[in-house]
Amino acid sequence: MSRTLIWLRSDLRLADNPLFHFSAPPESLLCVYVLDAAWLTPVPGLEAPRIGPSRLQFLWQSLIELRGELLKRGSDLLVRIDNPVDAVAAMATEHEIDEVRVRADAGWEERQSTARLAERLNGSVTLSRHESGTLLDEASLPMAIGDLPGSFSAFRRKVEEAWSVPGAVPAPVTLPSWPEGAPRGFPPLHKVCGRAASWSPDRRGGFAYAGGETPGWARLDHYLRDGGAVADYKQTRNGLSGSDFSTRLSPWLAQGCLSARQVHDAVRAWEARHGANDSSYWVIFELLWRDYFHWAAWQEGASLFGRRALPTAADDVRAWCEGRTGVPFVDAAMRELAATGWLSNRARQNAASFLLRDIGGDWRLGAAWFEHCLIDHDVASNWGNWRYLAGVGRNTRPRALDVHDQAERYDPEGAYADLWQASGQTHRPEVS
Ligand SMILES: Cc1cc2nc3c(=O)[nH]c(=O)nc-3n(C[C@H](O)[C@H](O)[C@H](O)COP(=O)(O)OP(=O)(O)OC[C@H]3O[C@@H](n4cnc5c(N)ncnc54)[C@H](O)[C@@H]3O)c2cc1C
Repeated sequence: MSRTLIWLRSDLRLADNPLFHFSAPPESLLCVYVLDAAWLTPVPGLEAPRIGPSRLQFLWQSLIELRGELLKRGSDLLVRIDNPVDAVAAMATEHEIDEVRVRADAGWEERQSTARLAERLNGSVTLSRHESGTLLDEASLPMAIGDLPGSFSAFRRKVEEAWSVPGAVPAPVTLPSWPEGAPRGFPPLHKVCGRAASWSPDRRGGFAYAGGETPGWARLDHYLRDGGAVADYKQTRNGLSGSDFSTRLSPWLAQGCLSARQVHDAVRAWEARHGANDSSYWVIFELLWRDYFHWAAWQEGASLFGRRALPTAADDVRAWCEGRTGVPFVDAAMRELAATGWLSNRARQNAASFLLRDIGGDWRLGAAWFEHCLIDHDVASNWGNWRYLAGVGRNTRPRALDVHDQAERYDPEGAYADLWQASGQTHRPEVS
């Protein structure tokens, strides 16, 4: 009897997920997600766990929704909190698995885990890695990963010259049955983390995320409906507050509830109905940034995280984390981040720039704090954007912005800074 185990990571969807597509289906299928127990313990230097309450709640919602979809198709889901390699290796042995399927993740730690699992399985079980989630896969990249251009523009030009993004694949209608006697289900969130179970975003953020494929599709449909917010994306995307100035798809893309190809197909379908414009092109352009950081993470390996252990956050870095720098535009961003788990791209760039340029803080502390807070944390996008702004690694030109100029340009009336004032005082952006 053939038995397959699917080890899910940041690919929590059934549609356009090659892990669920079989040329010859196995007789039974075990679908497993293992939350790394280490993510729940405080990171030395920062004293905050890698996964904060907003993302943990979104993750649990995504897993609950995925389990429902698996059950409808005759399968199920098992969620554990453990060391992922130990847990998957033990389940493979216990349930006499022939094949383990896993996504070919770009993150160095995920790649190391996959390699450690291969050692543990020791050839007795087939371990297959499947690419998914990005627009392009390695075979359709117009260059070898080792030759990835140092600049995004050069990458984009080459990709656009040889444009070939495959279409998304529909979800399977039915799946092989659950192995007899295998455990199923998962612990309730309040037993894992009380703060995550009771988390609710500050209403000033103007948006509430819910994990899972269905809410992800609802958001995409909303953004593309009729004329749709997408029609003006290029003009609005530098916004700071509100629900529709950008797609807000990042959490679903980061957990893999949606794939970039699904978004690409939907935008192309919108263009076929309404006509392509600069804005619809720009959404695809941003997805290409995501792909670029994904491939850069492949190339950078362990150096994505820098070379040394994190230093301890000094008082000025802690003040930055807590939105107490005294610069209203920056403090607003840091408070919004902590209170909602999400931040516009413009606010992320400014918050990061202040740490780098004004405080002279270590970029890795900033990236680690974002990793803790962000509902949409994606290892390649977060650590890659931080490296890019700090000018380390492949791009040696620091790109940190002058936040005082930025506040004048993007928050001239101080409305954003006012919105996130803890005390309700009114502040105008500071001019240096
Ligand atoms: C310091 C810093 C850290 C960041 N950390 C993350 C992260 O952990 N996860 C994450 O998804 N994005 C990250 N970004 C990129 C970007 O800020 C967010 O993707 C974006 O703000 C999410 O909002 P949206 O979905 O409305 O994006 P939109 O503007 O609507 O863009 C559509 C999609 O394109 C992708 N995208 C857009 N800009 C970027 C970019 N600069 N880099 C990579 N992908 C991009 C995202 O998947 C996004 O959902 C970071 C940016 C900075 C400056």
